[in-house]
Amino acid sequence: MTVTSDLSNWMWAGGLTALWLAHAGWAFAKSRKLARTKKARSEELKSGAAHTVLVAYGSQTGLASELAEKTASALTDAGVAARVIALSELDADTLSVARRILFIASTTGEGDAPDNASGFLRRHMGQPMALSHLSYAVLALGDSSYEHYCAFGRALDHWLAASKASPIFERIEVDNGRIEDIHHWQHHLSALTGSTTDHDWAPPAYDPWILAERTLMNLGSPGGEAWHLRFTPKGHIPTWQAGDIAEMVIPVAGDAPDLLREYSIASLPQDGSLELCVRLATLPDGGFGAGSGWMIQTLKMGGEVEMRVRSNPAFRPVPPQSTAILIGNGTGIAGLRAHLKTRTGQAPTWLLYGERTQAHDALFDAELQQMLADKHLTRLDRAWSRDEGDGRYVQHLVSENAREIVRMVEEGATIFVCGSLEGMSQGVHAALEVALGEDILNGLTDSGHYRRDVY
Ligand SMILES: Cc1cc2nc3c(=O)[nH]c(=O)nc-3n(C[C@H](O)[C@H](O)[C@H](O)COP(=O)(O)O)c2cc1C
Repeated sequence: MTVTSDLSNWMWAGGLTALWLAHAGWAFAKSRKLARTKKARSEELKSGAAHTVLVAYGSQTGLASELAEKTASALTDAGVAARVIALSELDADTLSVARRILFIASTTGEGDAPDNASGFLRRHMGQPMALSHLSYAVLALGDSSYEHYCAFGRALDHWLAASKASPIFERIEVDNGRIEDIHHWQHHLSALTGSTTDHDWAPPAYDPWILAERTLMNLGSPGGEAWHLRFTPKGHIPTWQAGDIAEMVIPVAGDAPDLLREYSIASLPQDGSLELCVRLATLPDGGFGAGSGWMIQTLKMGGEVEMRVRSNPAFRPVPPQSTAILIGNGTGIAGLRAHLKTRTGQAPTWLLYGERTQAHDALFDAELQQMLADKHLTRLDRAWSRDEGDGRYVQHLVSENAREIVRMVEEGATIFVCGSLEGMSQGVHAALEVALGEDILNGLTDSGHYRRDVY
């Protein structure tokens, strides 16, 4: 090695060290500032908790947080001071002084707590606490078609009872958003406040949308058909954010009630239309899934659907100037595409995506290439599970790139995961846990740096 190259290597290393030190200093200052903000908020929460009814929610896809807001409004309207908090904010100090807490908690995964409640479960629910000063009620959200119905809400209720807290009324369970169950809760709230005002908690009206475009995206794929659908509003286009959900009314023949189906939205309001990516579900008897079959096989082009947009706070975008790692598979590209559309800065944006074959399943490939060219997407890695010579899933990409993911997380990146629960999100979670360690991944979940929209 020559002296010059030796010197330049040293200068390079010195520059890197300086850069690293500057970054470490910045990260340290940022984490101190965050810790201070968190502490101030926790103290403020604690000081008000004795006189305020806390409405604490654990929500994965937004319904529990929506009901928490409505609950707090109903209380406030009746003259009762109320405050909405996420379960991730409810700490031991606040629990030690709070007099009344209304818990609204959904269940996700396979009987799991929502991401913004998993820290609460881990930190507090391992054993009973001394909560005899606390009165509480639980609204548990779930879907009885799952094996572990309302499992987290039930566990929360049992833990509160074991902690000697007093139930104000018995736990109420909401099966798949059933309005009658929600009215039951509303009725108890009215009894609690003595209010006779009848708030209308029926879901907001559904708006009419027109099917403007329907394109098969994966002709020749060994997997099920994946369709790109574009709907235009009949009236004004509503506002929504990346990560939000479209709730569609699926008409059912005869007297049976209509079905509701939820889909991740693949576009932004500025696109002028609401876009979805839907896999045509085939049933063992050769029929099609109720929602996808109706939308893809029955609905005519130009036909009308009833939809509403539901906010999904757990899957909100981060500002375009902060780093995002987007991970997903299949039609999970929908939610990720809406996020990609927000990435208008030059901050690192990395998409790791898995599908079956490169030839037939490279969904939105032209768009992704354009985003790469525009540097709105800075890195793209894809795994093709059915391609000879590949055979990898997206979780393998996570494992292979563990070191780079750790580096980006240390610099404050947020990880977004969208797609199927079984296989993909569980596999990705396991790979992230190996890469980052369980504690760091839990910390990312708590701080909102690990956001998921899986189904
Ligand atoms: C991926 C996924 C997994 C779910 N797992 C369960 C479950 O194990 N048990 C249950 O009762 N409900 C389960 N549900 C249903 C939700 O609890 C229900 O839709 C609830 O209304 C969602 O509330 P949230 O939007 O506040 O998260 C699951 C829903 C999804 C999307």
